[in-house]
Amino acid sequence: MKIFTAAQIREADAFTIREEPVSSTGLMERAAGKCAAWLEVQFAPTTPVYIFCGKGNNGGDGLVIARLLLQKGYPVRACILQHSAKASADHTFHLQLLQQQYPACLYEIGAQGDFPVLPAGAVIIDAIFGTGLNKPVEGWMAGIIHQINDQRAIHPVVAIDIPSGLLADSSSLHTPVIQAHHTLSFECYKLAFLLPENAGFTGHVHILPIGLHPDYITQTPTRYHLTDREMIRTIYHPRDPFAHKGTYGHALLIAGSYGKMGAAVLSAKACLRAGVGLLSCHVPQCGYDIMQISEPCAMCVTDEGSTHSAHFHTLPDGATYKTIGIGPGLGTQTATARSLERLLEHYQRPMVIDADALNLLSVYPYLLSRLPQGSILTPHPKEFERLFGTAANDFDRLTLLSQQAVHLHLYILLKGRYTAIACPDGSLYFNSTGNPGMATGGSGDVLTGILTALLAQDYTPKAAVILGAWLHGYAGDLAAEQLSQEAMTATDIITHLGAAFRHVI
Ligand SMILES: NC(=O)C1=CN([C@@H]2O[C@H](COP(=O)(O)OP(=O)(O)OC[C@H]3O[C@@H](n4cnc5c(N)ncnc54)[C@H](O)[C@@H]3O)[C@@H](O)[C@H]2O)[C@@H](O)CC1
Ligand SMILES: [K+]
Repeated sequence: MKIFTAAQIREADAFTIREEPVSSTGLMERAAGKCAAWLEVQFAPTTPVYIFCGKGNNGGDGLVIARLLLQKGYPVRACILQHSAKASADHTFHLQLLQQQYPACLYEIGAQGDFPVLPAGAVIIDAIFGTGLNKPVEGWMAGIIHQINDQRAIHPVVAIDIPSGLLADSSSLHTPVIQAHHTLSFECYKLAFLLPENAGFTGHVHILPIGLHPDYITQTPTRYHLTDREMIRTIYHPRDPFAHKGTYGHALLIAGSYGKMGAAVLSAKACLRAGVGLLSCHVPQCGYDIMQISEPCAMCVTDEGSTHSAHFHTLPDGATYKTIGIGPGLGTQTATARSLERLLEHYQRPMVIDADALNLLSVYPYLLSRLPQGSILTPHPKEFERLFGTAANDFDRLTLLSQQAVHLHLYILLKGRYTAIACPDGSLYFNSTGNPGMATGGSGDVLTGILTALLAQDYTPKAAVILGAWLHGYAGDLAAEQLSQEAMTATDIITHLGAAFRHVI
């Protein structure tokens, strides 16, 4: 699914109005109609509904919702915030309709003291500002936002299109924003919904299709995308009926150290469950028995080091190993770093770099530019910060992420609720699967195994990283469904990988 900027959404509205054709008031009626239908399912007709409307088109949506709910018998109050002398044309049109049909529902707010006393059980609809917000909200309007937020413990708050105060394409940190329980947004996600700093504002996001013109949606290029099953199905390719184990690549996993062999085992198991042809694991001597006993499907190569690997540079070449996954439980010994440096002198194929291998790169940053082009880095936010520095907010971090991916010709997967995958071509994909149950030890090691397996099977790095992140999250969702987010472990993600694949096929 494409993620459009606020300016593109305005263009999509205008394109639809022109090409469908439909009047702008008609399109507003359609959008608001979807919201009213959603509200009718959620709230009984006896529920008092307080709709706070600004003077732009977001407020216009609110006025239409008011009329539609009044027609269904809901007790509705439409509170119009007089933040500007002028109202938009569509707002004015729908205000006149409401005035003609239900004049008693209208209430004007021109100062903070005008905030109404809400009856028990009332629901608050936020239709103050939408994508037309052009600066942080200030003065008495900010006060109204704070008053609504003060009510959220007792009254459900539903935001129309975007919580008021939230900017769609740039940071709203430290500015007044509505904290909604639900956001009913039109047609597609907005970038702001996908970033952790806004987690407290949107609540549950519901995307309501309003019939924006499909030509605009398909023909307009966007930088940001949200992955969905449809996209994943175009990436996945089924196995060849004449395949043998050589067809799907021989991968090498360099992982594990004394006390951290579990990371290597989890990665190996995930790699095998994700379809690799052959897997060799390079482990220190202390890990030999552990790996051989835990995972009989993997071959094992032991390092000269007893507790840490430091001699893996001598082994791998591109002819033997289709790809390398390196990092889970590896440790950050100087000798390990030296071995990584020497490995990078001759290994040229895209690799997967995670965990301690990332930590080594942050200590020896000159190694970053020596990574094979197209390699995949999988940092969590702290690892990312150690590698590339801090950012003032999540939007700046996203810019930094993308700049580094382009500059270094790498795929950088920044883990989070919506894992962000930055590509060397400048595009950025947010992963849509996964849940907080996956915030548990070993979950990242599983991802490394999956990505390594997909690279070994000749998926391009871009396909591997998008598909791998999606499968990992979806397997996690299935595990949580069966076991709960609390009880699931990284092992359960591996167990559910098979079902995740079956969902794609
Ligand atoms: N254009 C269309 O055809 C459609 C638009 N829709 C709605 O229209 C919204 C966008 O409408 P608009 O572009 O009119 O914008 P908004 O309704 O978001 O707000 C614009 C108004 O707010 C004022 N304003 C902006 N920032 C302010 C600030 N910080 N403090 C005080 N006042 C401020 C502007 O001067 C203007 O009066 C969408 O979010 C969506 O809800 C939907 O009805 C779907 C169809
Ligand atoms: K809003």
